[in-house]
Amino acid sequence: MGEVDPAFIQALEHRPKPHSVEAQGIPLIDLSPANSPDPDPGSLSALAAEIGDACEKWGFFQVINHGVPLHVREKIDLVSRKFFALPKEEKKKVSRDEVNPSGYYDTEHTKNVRDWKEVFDFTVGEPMVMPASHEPDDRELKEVINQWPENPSEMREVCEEYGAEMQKLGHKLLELIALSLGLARDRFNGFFKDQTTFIRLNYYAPCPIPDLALGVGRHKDGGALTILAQDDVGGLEVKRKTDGEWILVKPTPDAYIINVGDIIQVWSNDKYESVEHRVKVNSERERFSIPFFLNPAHYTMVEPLEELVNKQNPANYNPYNWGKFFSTRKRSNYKKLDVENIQIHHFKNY
Ligand SMILES: O=C(O)CCC(=O)C(=O)O
Ligand SMILES: [Fe+2]
Repeated sequence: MGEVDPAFIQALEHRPKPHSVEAQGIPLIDLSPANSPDPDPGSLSALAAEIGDACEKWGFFQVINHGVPLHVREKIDLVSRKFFALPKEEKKKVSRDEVNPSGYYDTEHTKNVRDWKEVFDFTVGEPMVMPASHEPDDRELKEVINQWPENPSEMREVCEEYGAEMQKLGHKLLELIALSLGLARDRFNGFFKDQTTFIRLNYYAPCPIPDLALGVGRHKDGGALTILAQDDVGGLEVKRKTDGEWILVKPTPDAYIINVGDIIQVWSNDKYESVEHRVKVNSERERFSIPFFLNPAHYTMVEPLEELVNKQNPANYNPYNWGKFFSTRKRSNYKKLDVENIQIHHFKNY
């Protein structure tokens, strides 16, 4: 098996099972009614209800007929394969660091255990503005500029084109989620004017110890909403709400996997929950995935929406600043901190 850094080894209770349970029931939703420029209100509200049901029961669903051209996805998939095939020294020329969170990185930790993966991060709105540090009293901001490698030379153009498509799909989904919560269709739009959205190219190399390590350890996505493209290898597992069983999300050609992030959980006052997920690796095949993390402006104070709370159903959370939450999460990627990473339950008011 050779020498493997012990930092990759998961605690006994978090190790993957060799045979995952295949997803029965993660809803597959046809988005066609939302694609027309003048959608029929009846079919739109039926679609919103279907999405609301998936958000409540699973926190995860897949979409087809989403309107993202296949060639845009194929191009970014190819560019990602080309980039990660480069020698490490080449990739490290665009390394991410504590000052610039955009670029290449190969030592991410989730819950203090190292992930078996390499990543390349880029922001969608540029420059992205976020706090300069996680320190609560430090008001300084920084502008994040993307780093693009010389090779593949088309990487910037291809990634930006994909980002624009994700942006359209993300806002379509936010509108449907707003409708499903009985809110105005554009209720969430204002939060994303100066968004901190970013895209990650994930590369999971074949792993000699797939039963001891994970591509990404169990976690919840901290932002509003995630749109994930996965290839045909499979490995993403979702913790089923009904019984806590880890369920494999079966790859579906040209579908995107959508999951509710922590912010929607708070906005909806726990009606929709951000669900834990993780990534298994295998010893034979490399795997690629591309999550788009739709995040609001750094100055957003995240709290349950006033329309969704009342005397009978009071707010479950105290407001928190998204920028500081985001910076704290980013920081823990670099240091193996001995304390638990920041979580929304730290802001629960009971
Ligand atoms: O690779 C995947 O399937 C999921 C990755 C993921 O959950 C993440 O990057 O947050
Ligand atoms: Fe995730």
